[in-house]
Amino acid sequence: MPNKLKSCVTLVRRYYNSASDALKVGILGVPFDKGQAKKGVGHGPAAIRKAGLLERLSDIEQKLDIKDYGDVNYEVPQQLKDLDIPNIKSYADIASCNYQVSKKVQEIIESGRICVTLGGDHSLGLGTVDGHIKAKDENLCVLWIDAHPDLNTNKTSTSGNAHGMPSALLAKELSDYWPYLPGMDWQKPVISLRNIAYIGLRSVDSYERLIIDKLGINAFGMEDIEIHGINTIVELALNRIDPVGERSIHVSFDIDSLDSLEAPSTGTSVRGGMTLREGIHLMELIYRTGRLAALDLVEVNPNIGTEQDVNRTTDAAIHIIMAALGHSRRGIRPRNVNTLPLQTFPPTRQVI
Ligand SMILES: NC(=[NH2+])NCCC[C@H](N)C(=O)O
Ligand SMILES: [Mn+2]
Ligand SMILES: [Mn+2]
Repeated sequence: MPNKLKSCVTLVRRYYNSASDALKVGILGVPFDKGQAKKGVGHGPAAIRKAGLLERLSDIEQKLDIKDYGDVNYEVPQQLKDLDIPNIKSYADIASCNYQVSKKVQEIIESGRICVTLGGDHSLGLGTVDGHIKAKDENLCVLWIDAHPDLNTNKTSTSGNAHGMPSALLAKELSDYWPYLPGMDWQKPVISLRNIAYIGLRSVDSYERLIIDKLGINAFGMEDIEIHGINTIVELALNRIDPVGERSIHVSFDIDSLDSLEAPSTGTSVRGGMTLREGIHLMELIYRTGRLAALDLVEVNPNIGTEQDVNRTTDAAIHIIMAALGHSRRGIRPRNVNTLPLQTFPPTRQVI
């Protein structure tokens, strides 16, 4: 069945089931900040919740059955303490936290819920994608929405920050470029870069560019969005990573994919990014596939900028999540009513 037809069938099915069958969602917070140097990104989940995420989700027309799994916590096991891997800062924390994230995400997806993970810095993408891979037997594809491809290894990174490395840790094609990583045996780099597409790129390090070009990775930068428009780019990306339209979809959304004006409170913001409109449209398209299984919303840092900046950023994050879960900008008719309400009191306006 062609992609478009499949999506229609899913939507029609969802519509007729809607009374009994709400869309099942699990919310998971990962207050993790050790994949980069700036304090505050660990408060991202609390800030997004405080901005009213659950209330605003309960308001959308797509019926949702939401379960909040709270925040992930972790301990660094004794044998990993004092362990140093060259040029990966806080390695033991990265390995230990992501192990817990992966287990939780796997559990949430296996229970039939769309897993919405609130970050935290983007190093957690290692755990969320790994959990998804395990839940779906590798039959998934990933959209990495970001100003950065996060494709550095510890040999190519100029910062040593693990939030610039998760996609390289996940990629099958790059497994030979990593040293043995103790404490990461749970993680298998099994996803092929063929099944990942990047959208929104505009800050790509030189070795990341080399990998993208050498391996022919699906990397759509701001220039491509400028030329073709976001609608075409999302369709192109999905056709590349999920040509038959049957895979489970993972969206890893770094808030810095949006322009600094839309999402100022983030650690590595780059000007010239996507508008919130483009971000919302992208997520609406993903919702319509009916195959979204996991969404990460990462890198919101409420310690950066003014109160107004923080509010704008958390609000943008909530808009993205709402669009992913079926909120429509078209407006909805009142439920079970097909006519306008009748006048039931005397008109106050005098007709002369
Ligand atoms: N998830 C992010 N915001 N990543 C930014 C990475 C920046 C830079 N490429 C680095 O490796 O350090
Ligand atoms: Mn980024
Ligand atoms: Mn990122």
